[in-house]
Parts: sequence; C-alpha cells; structure tokens
Amino acid sequence: MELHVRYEGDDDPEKCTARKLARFEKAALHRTNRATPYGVVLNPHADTALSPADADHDRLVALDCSWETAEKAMFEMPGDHRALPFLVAANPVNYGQPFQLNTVEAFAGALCILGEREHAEEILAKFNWGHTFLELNDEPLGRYAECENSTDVVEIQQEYLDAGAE
Ligand SMILES: C[S@@+](CC[C@H](N)C(=O)[O-])C[C@H]1O[C@@H](n2cnc3c(N)ncnc32)[C@H](O)[C@@H]1O
Repeated sequence: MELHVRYEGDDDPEKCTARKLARFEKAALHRTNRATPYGVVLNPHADTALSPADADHDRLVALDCSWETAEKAMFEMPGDHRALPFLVAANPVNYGQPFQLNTVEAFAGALCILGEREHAEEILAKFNWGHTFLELNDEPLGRYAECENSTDVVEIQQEYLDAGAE
C-alpha cells in the first residue's frame, strides 16, 4: 500500500510524524490537492467508516495539518473518503484520546484494518511510542480487520462507545 500525505505544514515540524515518515521514505508528501494522488482519504469527517471492503485500493492519503485547522472544508482532495472507527491515540501529545490520531497512527490503524499489519508495524517502528498504539488498540483492530464492510465496523465501534459511556 502506498502512503501519501497532503502536507499543509502548519503544525510543529519537529513533532510532525508525516515529515518523519517522508524522511525515511515511508510516505510521500504533497503540497497541493492537485498534486495529491487519488486514493482512500483518511478523513475524520467522512460519513463512511474504513473497513476491509476498501482493501482493493492501493493508496492511502492523510492530511497532515494541525487539529485546529482540520475542519471539514480542509479535506477537499479527490478520493474515497473514510473515517477511522474508534481507536485511541498513543502518541505523547494526545495519549488516550479517541479518534484524534496523528498521521502515522491513522496510517497504521488503516493498514491493520486493511489486513497489512506488518506494514503498520514497520512505520510505527520509527517512533519510540509507536508500538504502544498497537498494544492499546489490539482488540478493536483485530475485530475491525475481521469485518466485511463499513456497517459491521460501525456496529463493533458502538460496543466500545457504549462501554466508554457506562
Ligand atoms: C490532523 S492531522 C495531525 C497530524 C500531526 N500533526 C502529526 O504530526 O502526525 C492527522 C491526520 O490523520 C488522519 N486521521 C486522524 N484521525 C483520524 C480519524 N479518526 N479518521 C480518519 N482519519 C484520521 C487525518 O488524515 C488527519 O488529518
């Protein structure tokens, strides 16, 4: 699976996980929507959840920008837009926060759901907290990866949301 990033460049460059992935040639950065190739766009505002039914694509696209600017209108690039289901961030900035993943976590979560766990491990290995993401999300990632489609993924996600509300 190719990893592409629409790189906005408005976040702290020192902490930017997309830049680090690009430095290690694990992802390609694109400065404009036009230059960003078509693929599955990881978009937290999307109506459809990512599921194994999306595994026939060969490109994942994330938008690397600060969470303050990550509004719906920012996700204008062409592609099949998908939201990641309930997963918890493990990075030091947003540790424990559901849904607000950084770029490498979003790619890794998506790769696991699409059946490419080794690729997920490879990109997370570049971050000293990276493995914690797979540990924290081990059960939901395994369950989402066994789903057939987006409806099934949303059903499982609901179990985690209900458990959190208790
Ligand atoms: C807002 S940026 C923040 C990146 C951060 N500056 C970094 O250094 O990694 C994170 C990106 O990951 C993807 N992402 C994160 N959480 C997501 C979710 N719940 N559903 C879909 N995509 C998500 C989106 O492409 C989002 O724009």
